[in-house]
Amino acid sequence: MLKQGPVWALGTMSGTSLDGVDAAMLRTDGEEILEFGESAYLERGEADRRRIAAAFGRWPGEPGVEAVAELIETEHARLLSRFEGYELVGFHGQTLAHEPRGRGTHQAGDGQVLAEVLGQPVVWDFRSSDVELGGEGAPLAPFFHHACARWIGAEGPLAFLNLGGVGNLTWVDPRPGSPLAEGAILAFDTGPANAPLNDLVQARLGQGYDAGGALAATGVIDEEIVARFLRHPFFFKRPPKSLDRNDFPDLARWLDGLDDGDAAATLCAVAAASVAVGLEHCPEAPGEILVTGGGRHHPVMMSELSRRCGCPVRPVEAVGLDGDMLEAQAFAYLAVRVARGLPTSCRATTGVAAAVGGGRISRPDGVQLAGDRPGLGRPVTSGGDI
Ligand SMILES: Nc1ncnc2c1ncn2[C@@H]1O[C@H](COP(=O)(O)OP(=O)(O)OP(=O)(O)O)[C@@H](O)[C@H]1O
Ligand SMILES: CC(=O)N[C@H]1[C@@H]2OC[C@@H](O2)[C@@H](O)[C@@H]1O[C@H](C)C(=O)O
Repeated sequence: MLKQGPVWALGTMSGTSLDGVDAAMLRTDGEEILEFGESAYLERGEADRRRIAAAFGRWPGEPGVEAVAELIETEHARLLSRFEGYELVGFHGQTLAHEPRGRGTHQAGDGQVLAEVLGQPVVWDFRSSDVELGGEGAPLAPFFHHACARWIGAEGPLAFLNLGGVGNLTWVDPRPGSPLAEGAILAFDTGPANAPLNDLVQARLGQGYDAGGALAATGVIDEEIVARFLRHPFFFKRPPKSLDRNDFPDLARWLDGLDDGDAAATLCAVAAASVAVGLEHCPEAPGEILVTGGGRHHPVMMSELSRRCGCPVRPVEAVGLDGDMLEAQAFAYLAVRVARGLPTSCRATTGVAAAVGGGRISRPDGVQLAGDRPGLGRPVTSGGDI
């Protein structure tokens, strides 16, 4: 059993932009944030990024997937071995495919393997049960964002915007008497963020991303393309809604006629405009948007957000949070919630029919099946029984 009261949990995230793995410690009782702890980052080499990217869209059992899962487990084992003093791990894994209305959701990496390597219980596969119950399976950080809003002492509604490969926004109302449920929280993926920009600079310049916004800063936005993009049915859909990394395959083609700078600037505007139209879904205008994820380092994306959103836009560092680690911290928080049997999503965050706690829990003493990888396919314990 996980002991009562606050515990230190270690959360991880390996995001869609494939740059590397984040890990961060958090002390929480599953409700409040008590303390932020150490964090670390493992940068991924180019060859490994390509191996993972080649498996995007694939499902367990399909070619290359097993090798990617092993790579993810190895990276996480290396990174997490540097930490001590935690009692539980929240392991997100690497999303390879996400079709909540179709085949489900697939995060590569087996939590049982990590539990055995680290000698601590591991909560993982956070998204599947939400999808099985009719939810989008994403985003899952919103309950943590609500806790962050309480932690910073926010007095009115505000939004957290994560600009990773894909953008996702959480609107929260942390005022006392505003319970963590519909009316106090709304979350949805906003649209593409860094992923198409990374793909563009990779294809045209052979670089991983537009560092410091240097390329986009030289360009002029093609507003016609932005307006055309916003006619995509996704933007007319009311939340909840989630996206896969490559859900807008036509966008890259539309940029063919633009020079490199103009194409990059246009993609920043596309990301920002997607957020601005998304704000229309919020129950009340947020007092400000706090930005997390790598996109907050991109000056053009940030200035386009400020220009289009009609409220202050600041990186989360402005309120004392760590934008590089917020997602890893979120999975530490969610792991404790899963272990305590608390929900990790609700109708207003993923559209799931009822508040549910996703996630499987693997213990270090888990039964091992015969086979070349331990833990595969074995039964795992669920909520509260560690
Ligand atoms: N200094 C910078 N200048 C410009 N862009 C940057 C900078 N640092 C990071 N980025 C962008 O942020 C991306 C990484 O963002 P982040 O780590 O939030 O993504 P992720 O967690 O992998 O994605 P997701 O949240 O979608 O799973 C990089 O690929 C790059 O596009
Ligand atoms: C399926 C999946 O892995 N989705 C990620 C991805 O990256 C950003 C966005 O798309 C968000 O929906 C989610 O991650 C964050 C951490 C979440 O679940 O809140």
